[in-house]
Amino acid sequence: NSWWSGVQMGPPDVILGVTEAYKRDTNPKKINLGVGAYRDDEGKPYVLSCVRKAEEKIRGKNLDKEYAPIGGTAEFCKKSIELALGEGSEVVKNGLNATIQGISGTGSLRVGAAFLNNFFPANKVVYLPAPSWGNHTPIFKHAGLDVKSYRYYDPKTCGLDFAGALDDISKIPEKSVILLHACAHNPTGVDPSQEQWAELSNLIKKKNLFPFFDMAYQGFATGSVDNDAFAVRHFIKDGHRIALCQSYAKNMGLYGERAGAFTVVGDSKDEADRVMSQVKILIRALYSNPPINGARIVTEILSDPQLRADWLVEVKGMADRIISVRTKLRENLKKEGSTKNWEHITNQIGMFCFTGMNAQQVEKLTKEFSIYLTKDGRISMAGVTSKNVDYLAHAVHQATK
Ligand SMILES: Cc1ncc(COP(=O)(O)O)c(CN[C@](O)(C(=O)O)[C@@H](O)C(=O)O)c1O
Repeated sequence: NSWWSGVQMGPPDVILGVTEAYKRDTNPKKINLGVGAYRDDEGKPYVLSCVRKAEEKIRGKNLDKEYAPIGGTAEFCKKSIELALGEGSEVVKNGLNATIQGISGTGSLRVGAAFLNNFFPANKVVYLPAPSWGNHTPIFKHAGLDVKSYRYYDPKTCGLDFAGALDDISKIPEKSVILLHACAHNPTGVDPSQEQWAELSNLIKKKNLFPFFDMAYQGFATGSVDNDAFAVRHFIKDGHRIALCQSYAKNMGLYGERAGAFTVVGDSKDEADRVMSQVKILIRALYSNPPINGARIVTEILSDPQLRADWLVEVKGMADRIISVRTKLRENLKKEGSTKNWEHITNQIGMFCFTGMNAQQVEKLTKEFSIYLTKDGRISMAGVTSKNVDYLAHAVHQATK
């Protein structure tokens, strides 16, 4: 028999597989609310104008195609960590950050997971919020780590189960890893308030847990890159030595360019340098060095004051459109005569709305209305436009009344 006769057919990805099903549907009224990718009010993918301008500038430089350094260019890494921690950050000034360019958010998480698996000195278990991004579990497990969870989402309120989170976190064995979504929690859209983040910081410090931040939506949640970085910056201020993953997929619309970053904050510059040396050894054996194109666009935008200003306006524009369709969806559900409480649609933040619909209701939306979303009832609000929001509200009402 053949080498691979033992290979089973694997299931389609729960998130990216939704888009495949959507593409096969011929219904002109179909709507894709699956993958967390921004669309404009015409439902079209959106390339930021600051990205196009950056590309023009780069083209004019006639740059070569040489390998980037294993950890990406120093400029890209510096601009990325400064975006996260803010200009004039003490961590950056004192050289405490070991920052590398990762292959977008996923690649940064995977490098981080590999580093933890090889070097984390204590309990190699990563505690994820319940629920978390579907890909978090395989990323950490494939890297050899164990994965557990802490209560986070309350299905009764479609909001934060803060008491449950505190209770579970206080029971996590000390010196374990806790994964935190910095902003725009995926899939729930439920974020702690700034006061709740402060309480989480105290508890995590008391329990001596290692905070591993995933910040894939900086600027995309509230529209402000500074507000969205509150949790990360507060934990740093409280003295936590964190790990941080960043992505430019959403906030710069660089999905397919695969630009992101992974940072470990060390206790000293010497520690950061030793960490950096080991992370680079891991990368060299994983993919050797990162893709240069997306990183050049990011560096251009974050280094040119005009392009940076343009970007901040555009990322706020994307966040604002999402916030406006949240309101429209709630209003249309009311107009449809729904008597359910849909407050969470506008209380939640970022790319996703956790509707509270169950698998049967999701099935009905897809089968009868050609509306595509993940089975957990998560909808990517970016797929909602002023043109399809009434059709969506009608369908949701029919499925939930
Ligand atoms: C919390 C979180 N972290 C990291 C990533 C990785 O993103 P990238 O590797 O492209 O930088 C995503 C993207 N998650 C999705 O938006 C989503 O949940 O639909 C989608 O892009 C995905 O890959 O699943 C995310 O939601």
